[in-house]
Amino acid sequence: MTHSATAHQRPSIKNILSIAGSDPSGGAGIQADLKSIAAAGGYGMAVISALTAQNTRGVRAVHVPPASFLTEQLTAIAADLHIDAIKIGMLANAEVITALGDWLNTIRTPTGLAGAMVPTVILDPVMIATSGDSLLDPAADAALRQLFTHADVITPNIPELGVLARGAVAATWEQAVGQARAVAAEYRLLVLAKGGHLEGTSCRDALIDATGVLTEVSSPRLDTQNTHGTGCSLSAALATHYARGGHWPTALAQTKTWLTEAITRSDDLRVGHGHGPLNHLATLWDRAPEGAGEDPMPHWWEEITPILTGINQLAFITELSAGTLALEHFEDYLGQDALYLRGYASVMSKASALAPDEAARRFWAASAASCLEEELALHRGRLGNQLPEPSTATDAYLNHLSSSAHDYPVLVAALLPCFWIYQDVGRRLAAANHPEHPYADWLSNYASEEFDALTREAINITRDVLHHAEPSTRVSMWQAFEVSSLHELGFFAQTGADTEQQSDPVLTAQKAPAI
Ligand SMILES: Nc1ncnc2c1ncn2[C@@H]1O[C@H](COP(=O)(O)OP(=O)(O)OP(=O)(O)O)[C@@H](O)[C@H]1O
Ligand SMILES: Cc1ncc(COP(=O)(O)O)c(N)n1
Repeated sequence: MTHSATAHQRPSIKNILSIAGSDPSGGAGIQADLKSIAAAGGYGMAVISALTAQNTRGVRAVHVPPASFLTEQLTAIAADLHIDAIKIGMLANAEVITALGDWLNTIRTPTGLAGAMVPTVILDPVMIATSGDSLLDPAADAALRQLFTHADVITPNIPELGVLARGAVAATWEQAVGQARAVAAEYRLLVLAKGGHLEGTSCRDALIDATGVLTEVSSPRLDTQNTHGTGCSLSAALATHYARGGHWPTALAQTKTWLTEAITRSDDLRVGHGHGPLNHLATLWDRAPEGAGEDPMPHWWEEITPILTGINQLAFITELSAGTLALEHFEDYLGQDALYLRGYASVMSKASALAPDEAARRFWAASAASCLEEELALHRGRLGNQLPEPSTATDAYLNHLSSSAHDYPVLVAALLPCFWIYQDVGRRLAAANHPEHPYADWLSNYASEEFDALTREAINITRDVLHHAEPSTRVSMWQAFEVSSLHELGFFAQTGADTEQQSDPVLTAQKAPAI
């Protein structure tokens, strides 16, 4: 089956428009709506009616752009995008409400979008925030009621329902249902009565028309203060599920199950000190394959592929592999390698001193020691203690390592390529090894089980540090890793095997990966 054939068989993704206020803390308003729409499987669009300056503790200020700009946003959307459902949230004042009503008139009547399906409208009559701050001008009451003629469902909370029913705030679920019936009858729409503000061990919600309860859902009342934006999230998810399935009882049940989980999992988040937000995407994240997208190390490796290719194409490597490398070039390399390893061991000692935990301290100290003992022994055996002056390439690489030593995470990342790239190069060289190979002892050195284990540990340490690092540190770590990788290329490329030839090493990979 072709890819396009599969795509045709899937139901199309519904386009859900949220018309609401912005909550910069991300828990309510437009921000909550977009997350809820995404969690419910819809494509979210957002027209902003008002900007609030708020956090989880309360609303500090509200800025309402001119109502004509709301109309601009709405007409821009409608001129291009099909809208399957509309969720309406905070509207701030009567001008905004009137402008929205005028626009809804154009799309909800036959004179509007020719031939297009009329979008379902769910209206959350946002009046007062969880924090107690007013989000609607009290003088807008009449305009809001007028807007109900364009709505299929309204989702008032208990105090809002009381206002709409022109009665007292309901103290029991039965009173709430009674008020919802009256409002549903007056405006000829469905009312979702929500029990969040009542007392009791359960939280009931019901879709109600003039005749009574159409469908009811219930969840245990969760002991949490993370209820900022529950009303916004509920109405946006309900709009999406209804657009997808076209069946109110199912849409409400799906919404309630998700909402309850999102409230339960709100403790996973660390957002603010007041009424925290829901964890809108918790169930989605749960469904991701274990560790998916979490291990950046393969991505780091992928990003240095051009550098690795450059190394593998060097005459030094191909001739070393074939056993045709001139001894003078090999000894040039060994001399610089011996100098490098001394510096490398000393920087690993610094990493040991900086390491925040015992295991990492031991790893870097042991690596520094083995680097000095075993590898220098090999060099001394071949070089007879005759060390050359450091080359520009050796100096440059060691300077980079030393300058990375100010910060443990950056240093760890800078040290890694010498493990990882050597392991990779070593494996290739070892595969070409044979007893008569002129550099057999050298080739076998890097392709040992022990070196593999050290490399794995260096990668694990880097991953762990990266995981706990701030975003800016992650960027610095990647840069240090990439620069060290380039120095590896420069280091391998410095012998006469390459410098006496025409081609420059390929220094290409400069693109930072997403980390
Ligand atoms: N403590 C809770 N435990 C479980 N569900 C809750 C809790 N509080 C609210 N809910 C649910 O959250 C949804 C929103 O209900 P609520 O009555 O609080 O509306 P709201 O006041 O408009 O919301 P908001 O907190 O955004 O102002 C309903 O489904 C309600 O049952
Ligand atoms: C922009 C905006 N819209 C709606 C709400 C209501 O949500 P809550 O009652 O949970 O504070 C809000 N606080 N901010």
